[in-house]
Amino acid sequence: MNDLMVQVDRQIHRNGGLGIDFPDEIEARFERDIHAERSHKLVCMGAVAISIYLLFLINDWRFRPDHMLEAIIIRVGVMTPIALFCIYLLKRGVSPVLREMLMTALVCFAMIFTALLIQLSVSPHSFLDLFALGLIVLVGNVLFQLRFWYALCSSAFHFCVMLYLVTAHPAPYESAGFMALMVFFSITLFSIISNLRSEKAERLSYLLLLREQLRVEEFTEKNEEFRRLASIDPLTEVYNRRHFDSLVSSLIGKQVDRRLQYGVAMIDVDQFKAYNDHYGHVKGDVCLKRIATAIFESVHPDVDIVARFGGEEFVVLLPSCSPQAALARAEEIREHVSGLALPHAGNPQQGIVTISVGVSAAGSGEDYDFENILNQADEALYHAKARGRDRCVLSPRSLPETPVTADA
Ligand SMILES: Nc1nc2c(ncn2[C@@H]2O[C@H](COP(=O)(O)OP(=O)(O)OP(=O)(O)O)[C@@H](O)[C@H]2O)c(=O)[nH]1
Repeated sequence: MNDLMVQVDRQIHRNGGLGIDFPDEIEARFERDIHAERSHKLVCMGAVAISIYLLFLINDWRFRPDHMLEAIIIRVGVMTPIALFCIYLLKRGVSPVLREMLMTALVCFAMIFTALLIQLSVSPHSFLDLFALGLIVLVGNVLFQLRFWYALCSSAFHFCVMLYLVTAHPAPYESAGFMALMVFFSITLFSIISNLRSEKAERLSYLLLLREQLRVEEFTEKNEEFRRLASIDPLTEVYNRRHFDSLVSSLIGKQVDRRLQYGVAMIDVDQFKAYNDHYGHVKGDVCLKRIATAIFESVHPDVDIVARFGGEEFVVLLPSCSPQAALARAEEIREHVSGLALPHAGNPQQGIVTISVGVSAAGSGEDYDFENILNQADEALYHAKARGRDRCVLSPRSLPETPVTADA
């Protein structure tokens, strides 16, 4: 289990605290993952809130006819542009902190300007609007779902404004101010509790989702590793024969240009039994590893396919290779292995480890049969051995006219 997974698990099972603070790494990931969607939601909710705020012009007309012009100026001329500017910034993209600050500022402005309207009015009905101020708190805490600390701070601010209005504005009935304050306080408290619960729920569901994602990632990585291990030969770390067969069949199956030719080089280490007998199996393994590396270094790894065919035999598939080009490439491989100059006391002729290579090539067009090409390469390998080893031989059936040999 990686570090992040441990942290996520710990966070899911932790008790105590408000449950809305994540360790830095998870918080950064959380914000990165939810930011776009949250900004979009805030844009939509901001549009809804400002529409309702404008709708309250009807209320102003009914309850505060004495200051209708000011109401229009404040609602249409001041608050609407502020809200639209916030929405514009959110749409353009701002940091998570600025996103929350903008929306918090928006509800605080709404509170200030509404309080100003109530203050300006001398209409006796205007006092009733104090009962409606709780709506602004609901917008911030419930509709916008401001992050808890922002919601708490803006609620405290709203409460102070309310307190001021109740004391500064003459109540038309005895104790009406106290009642307005009680209602406002209850709305604030309930909405802040609801705000906290929904942020907790949002964060918990994010953690559960993240845990699933991390598990899937881990599983996919392991799966990839198993697939890789199943496709390579553990000793030489080139592909094993089974994977070579499946690569060849998918490659040839996908072949678009039927005129392309494939070269095949069958490689066999010379006198390897004698090597094992002389140096032992462990050194024999090391030698095979060095040879496999040398072969791999001699090919173009992005197109050619190298595999251990079995025992001390390797095969290289050389796509887009004419017979002559395949022979030349095989010769490069052979020279690279000889160039290692690995001592081989059981090979008295050369005194070093050498390889013999059988080469064949054919187009994938008419009567194409890969098995056939392999057999031709195998036959050519047999000829290379028969002619004294440490050489490359091109199958005579790849070039019908003459068998070609690249001797050491
Ligand atoms: N150390 C080691 N030896 C292996 C491995 N696989 C096959 N061999 C040995 O490779 C040798 C192959 O010997 P032969 O098939 O007789 O061929 P050779 O001695 O190389 O002779 P030529 O091919 O005719 O040059 C055998 O002794 C096998 O035991 C392996 O994974 N590790």
